[in-house]
Formats: sequence, structure tokens, C-alpha cells
Amino acid sequence: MPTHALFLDLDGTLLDFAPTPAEVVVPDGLPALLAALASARNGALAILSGRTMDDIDGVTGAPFPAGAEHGFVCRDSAGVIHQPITTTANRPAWRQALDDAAATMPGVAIEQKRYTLVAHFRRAPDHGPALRALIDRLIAGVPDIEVLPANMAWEIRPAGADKGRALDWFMQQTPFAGRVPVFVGDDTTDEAAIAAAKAQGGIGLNVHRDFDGTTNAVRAWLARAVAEPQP
Ligand SMILES: O=P(O)(O)OC[C@H]1O[C@H](O[C@H]2O[C@H](CO)[C@@H](O)[C@H](O)[C@H]2O)[C@H](O)[C@@H](O)[C@@H]1O
Repeated sequence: MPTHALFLDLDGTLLDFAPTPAEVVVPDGLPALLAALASARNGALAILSGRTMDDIDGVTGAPFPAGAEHGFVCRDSAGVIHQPITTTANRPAWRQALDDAAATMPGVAIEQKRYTLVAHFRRAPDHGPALRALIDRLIAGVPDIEVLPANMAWEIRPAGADKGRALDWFMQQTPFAGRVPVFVGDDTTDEAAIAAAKAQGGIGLNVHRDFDGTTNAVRAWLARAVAEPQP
């Protein structure tokens, strides 16, 4: 009888990083792998990602339970959307300021989500510090807004949600409740979920610390878990 609930990050864990978010390539077989893992756990598989729900569905190929935008938007196993936070960092003036800056910084891209704004500098690492300084000026003195250091990106977001809290929330819902959580992630944005899984007596794995640092190793481990009942 499977007893684990599986929580998976996307970029850097199941997907290799690409120069821009839109250029990411979904590995052959990933949607089928996720479907098989979910089926073997009575549906107790959730994606916890910084991406939007639409982006997540585009990668996974099915509306799995998911915590999108780092947990600001959670979709349960019945497909019901829960949005616990009412403030947003997606503010027109901040978007304009970031667009203006990006226009002078070749390679920088701005991503707008429901709750957050992201300044990506993967293609222009030298601009990272200046972007961070701009963001710090924009949000100075604004309550309940914070900067999340992401992977080659700065994310402006409201305080109050993260992947750890999303994992805790899912663990109170059917079919996750009563199972042992297992989370796999790769970067600083995932550490809250790694800690939350461990705090619930589960397993929190990091792609770099616990695998060989490649998404291939994670997918191979998951493929073996389809054949074996755990995790
Ligand atoms: O929580 P995740 O599933 O790991 O998502 C985190 C962010 O992923 C995307 O950005 C990252 O991946 C891009 C594609 O490989 C890459 O170009 C970028 O540098 C990375 O930061 C996504 O665009 C963000 O919205 C997510 O928060």
C-alpha cells in the first residue's frame, strides 16, 4: 500500500534550464511519468513551482494538483483553486520601471505573473546587481513585499506564501492527508518545502545535494519509483 505523497519542483528538477522561460524543453515521457507516479499514489502528487498554473499545465500535460507562483495559487485534487493571499506585487508602475530598465539591458527579460514580477538575467548576468538595486529602490518601504532570489532572476512577491506553506496545505487535503511527504527541488526557492517535508516526518531532497545535480538523475529515480511502490 503506497503511503507517500510526492511533491515536485519543475525548473532545475524535472526540466533543464533554458535561456528564457519560454524556451524550456519538456523531456520526452515526462507527462506520462508524472501520470504514472500520480496513479500509483492515488493522486497524491502535486507540482510546487514558481511558474503560473497555465505554464505548469503546459509542461505536465494534465491538471495535477499544484501550487503555482511558489504557492500563491493552489489547485486541489478536485480542480478547485485556492488563493490565500490578496495582495499582489504585479503593479503597473513596477512593471513599467522594470521594462524601462530592461530596454537598456540587452538580454534582460521581465516576466509578469498573477502575483509576482520577475526580472530574468540568465542571458545577461552582469546586469543582475543593477536590477537588484532597482528592485530594492522600487519596493523600499512597501509593507508585505519581498524579493525572492531565484535562479538567475529576482522575483518581487508579496510576503505570506511559499512552497513550504503550500506543501503543508496540501498535506491537509485529500488524497495527501495521512501520507508521508516527499519533496524534490533544486534551488533556494525550494528550501522551504524541503524543510516542511522534513518537519512532517517526510523526505526533502535537493537535486544538488542528494542527486548528481542533473534533472536526468531525478527523472531516472522517479521512473524507478513507478516500478517500485515507493517513494
Ligand atoms: O519553481 P520552479 O518550477 O523551479 O520555477 C522557478 C522559475 O522558473 C522559471 O524561471 C527559471 O527557469 C527558466 C527556464 O529554464 C530560466 O530561463 C530562468 O533563468 C529560471 O529562473 C520561470 O520563468 C519563473 O517564473 C519561475 O519562478
